[in-house]
Amino acid sequence: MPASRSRLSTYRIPAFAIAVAMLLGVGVASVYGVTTLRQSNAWIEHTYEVINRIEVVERAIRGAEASARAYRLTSHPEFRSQYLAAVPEVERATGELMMAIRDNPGQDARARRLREVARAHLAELQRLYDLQETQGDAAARLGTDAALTLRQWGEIDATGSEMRREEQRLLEARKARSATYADRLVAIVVLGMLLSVTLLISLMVSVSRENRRARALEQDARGAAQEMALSMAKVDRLSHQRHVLSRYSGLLQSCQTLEEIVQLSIETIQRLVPGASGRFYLMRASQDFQESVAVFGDALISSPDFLSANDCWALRRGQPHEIHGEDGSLMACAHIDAGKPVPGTTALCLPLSAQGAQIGLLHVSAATDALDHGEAVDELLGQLAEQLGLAIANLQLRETLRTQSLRDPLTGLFNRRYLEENLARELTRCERRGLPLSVLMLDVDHFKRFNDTHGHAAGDALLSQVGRLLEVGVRSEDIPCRYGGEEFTIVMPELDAAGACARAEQIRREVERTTVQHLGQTLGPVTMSIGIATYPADGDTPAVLLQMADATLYRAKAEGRNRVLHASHA
Ligand SMILES: Nc1nc2c(ncn2[C@@H]2O[C@H](COP(=O)(O)OP(=O)(O)OP(=O)(O)O)[C@@H](O)[C@H]2O)c(=O)[nH]1
Repeated sequence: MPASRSRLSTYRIPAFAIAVAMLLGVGVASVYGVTTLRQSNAWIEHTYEVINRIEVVERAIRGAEASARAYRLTSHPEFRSQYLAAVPEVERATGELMMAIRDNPGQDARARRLREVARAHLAELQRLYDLQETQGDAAARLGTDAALTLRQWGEIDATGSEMRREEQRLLEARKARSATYADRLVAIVVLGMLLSVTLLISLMVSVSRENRRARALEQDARGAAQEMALSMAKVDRLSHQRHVLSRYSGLLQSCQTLEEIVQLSIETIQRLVPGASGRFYLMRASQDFQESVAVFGDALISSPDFLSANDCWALRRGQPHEIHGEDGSLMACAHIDAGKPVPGTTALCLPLSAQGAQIGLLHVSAATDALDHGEAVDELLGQLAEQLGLAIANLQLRETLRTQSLRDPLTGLFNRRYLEENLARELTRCERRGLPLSVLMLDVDHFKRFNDTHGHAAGDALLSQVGRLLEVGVRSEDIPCRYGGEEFTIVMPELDAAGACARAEQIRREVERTTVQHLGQTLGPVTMSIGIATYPADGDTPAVLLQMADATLYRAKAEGRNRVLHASHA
């Protein structure tokens, strides 16, 4: 394409110059032809004029002859006057004829001969006139030399005819030349016009083609620029989305709670998909259904608080499931509204999993345009769901480990470390609010004997049973712990000595009634001794309170076991 364009461009200016030159040539040729034609016509007119003048000369000679003869015959003075007037007319007509043909030597010679013959004839007429004037009419008639007159007339006729023939020949030749000039002129004008018009039309066609091509190229260039701008915008959008996701990954590492994780995920989803709404579901411990833990956005498509794996294609298949409004309801999940999504909206379910185990579901719905905003949005949401699943799994693992580090594995109660951390905090809180706090130390009586009698495993079963009993026997704000061995502690915030004693007595009685099932045998019951110390009367630090409660426990043991004693009571 560029090669043919440049070739045309190269020839266009010379072709235009040729067309203009041809038009100029046609103009010049026309002017020249018209001038030549005019000259030729002038010569033709000249020839007619010469012929006319020959006839004028002949008429003048005949006029003089006729008037002279009439005068000789009639002697009428009128004929005499006519004769006298006709004589100089012959000389004048002959002179004008000679002027007219002076450029043609042949005709000039003939005219001179005509003039001589005419003069000679006039001299003869003058001789007869003079004779008539001097000697009378009869003498003049007798003096007429008929032979001479006939000869002179013959010569005049012959010369005149010769001159007319010559002029006729010249006339024919000039007419022929004039016709040739006219034909050539027409040929030059027609040919020149045809060629130059053809060239100009070719040039116009070529220029208009060039213009069309230029317009098409311009349109292509505009299209390419638009495409470039669009792809730049897409790249910008993609890079922004990648940035949002990478920021999400970074912040996710620092999230400490599920609430933080969910909040961060909601913000990120709404940045990636403007106007998105949806829900976060987590698998319940029972593993049989998903429970909604957070909702975000103005729901385009609602989804229930609980759903089973069968309600969702994504959960069933273990991979993302996207439904466009245009897809119809065939592939729509059972947990979303019937008849949704409608055209123009899209629903996306993303399973949350970690190490191959399903831990939840992310359900997002949005306008289809927003989800198609950059072709990688659903892919980015998929990556977000992967990271979200891992983060939740990590959090759950951390929580399990933390719980394990704070709980005693045998009884399920808090351990001594947890007790020490929380007793100080609860004490400070009660101190600040001017409320009491009681600490109970509990110990199974003669546990060594039980161990020795039934075996260590049976002892473990008993401790586990006592742990469960303590767990259900206290308020939710109390902190039951295994202090070590067969010894337990319960921190009871906001409970005074009397309240603590009543609660301890309840526990003691409960233990007393408790038996243990072990290897098909019913063991027990056992008894328990309990020592109590209460803030502020028995101490104002965790260590003192624990020490006081422990000392009171030993006092209870010493006093016979299976009893409750308070440090402040004697
Ligand atoms: N089975 C079992 N036994 C434990 C555990 N921790 C401590 N023991 C035993 O508990 C017994 C505690 O005995 P002692 O401290 O002498 O007290 P006791 O036999 O309960 O007697 P009194 O407290 O005076 O009534 C020891 O035999 C320990 O081995 C445990 O986790 N499991």
